[in-house]
Amino acid sequence: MPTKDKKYKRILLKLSGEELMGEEGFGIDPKVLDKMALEIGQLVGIGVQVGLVIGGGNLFRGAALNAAGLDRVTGDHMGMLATVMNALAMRDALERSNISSRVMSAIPMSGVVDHYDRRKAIRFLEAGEVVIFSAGTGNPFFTTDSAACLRGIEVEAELVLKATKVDGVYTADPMKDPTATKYDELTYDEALEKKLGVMDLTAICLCREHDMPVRVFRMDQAGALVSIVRGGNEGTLIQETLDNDQ
Ligand SMILES: Nc1ncnc2c1ncn2[C@@H]1O[C@H](COP(=O)(O)OP(=O)(O)O)[C@@H](O)[C@H]1O
Ligand SMILES: O=c1ccn([C@@H]2O[C@H](COP(=O)(O)OP(=O)(O)O)[C@@H](O)[C@H]2O)c(=O)[nH]1
Repeated sequence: MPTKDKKYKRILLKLSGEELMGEEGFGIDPKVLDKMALEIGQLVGIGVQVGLVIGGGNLFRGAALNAAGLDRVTGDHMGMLATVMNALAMRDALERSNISSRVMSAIPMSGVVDHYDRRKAIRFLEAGEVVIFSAGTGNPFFTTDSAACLRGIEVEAELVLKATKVDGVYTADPMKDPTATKYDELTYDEALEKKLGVMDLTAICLCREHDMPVRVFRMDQAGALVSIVRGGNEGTLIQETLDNDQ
């Protein structure tokens, strides 16, 4: 497999559940899945090992269910199960594109998907299979952003890529504040101090602790993923020190 043409050999890509909805208000749009499978396939094609975490926000979120009257832990369990459904749909799309993939779940689900096992996950990645880590961390009160950072650190990915609706981290939520400006790069401390809402703070703390860089970018720009693994600077990079400080 070619290795010279890329900066990263192993990445952890986090897709928000809402991305899978496409134009719909709920559920999964197979056209979006196929598009994502194509982008992921391009990475695999240049020899990048890809771990994937998909959110569940297109189906259920614990906090929203709680606000509607359900018990919070029950709601979080439903949210985690939603991520397994999204993972199954993504595996299906990857397989239709002839990309080998595995789904692992933090919650044992014998006969449906493999139980998460770090050593096995690394072996699958090394064999060029896309590994989809589902059911978040397996614990309530966490998010799939934290799950993505956790799995990224565990499997020794070199970068966590957070694909989202906005094209990076801004001084304020750009959906609400039109005067917000985008950062090209940011330290973990700045993201935490300024409480920049694009990623949950638990996830950023974890990355700071383990020096795991995170790049936030917009997925619907064709070719963005390949560009990033080749060293492109799409979106915003969050890391320990700013490159221009060094
Ligand atoms: N400082 C910020 N910079 C960029 N986006 C922000 C910021 N604060 C809040 N956001 C919001 O965070 C959202 C991205 O979060 P994401 O995790 O993808 O969505 P979700 O919360 O649906 O999972 C963006 O749609 C954006 O509106
Ligand atoms: O480790 C985890 C990960 C997720 N969740 C639940 O699963 C839902 C879906 O995940 P998330 O909101 O992160 O999805 P996204 O916003 O990325 O689509 C969350 O709201 C939580 O209720 C959880 O309880 N523990």
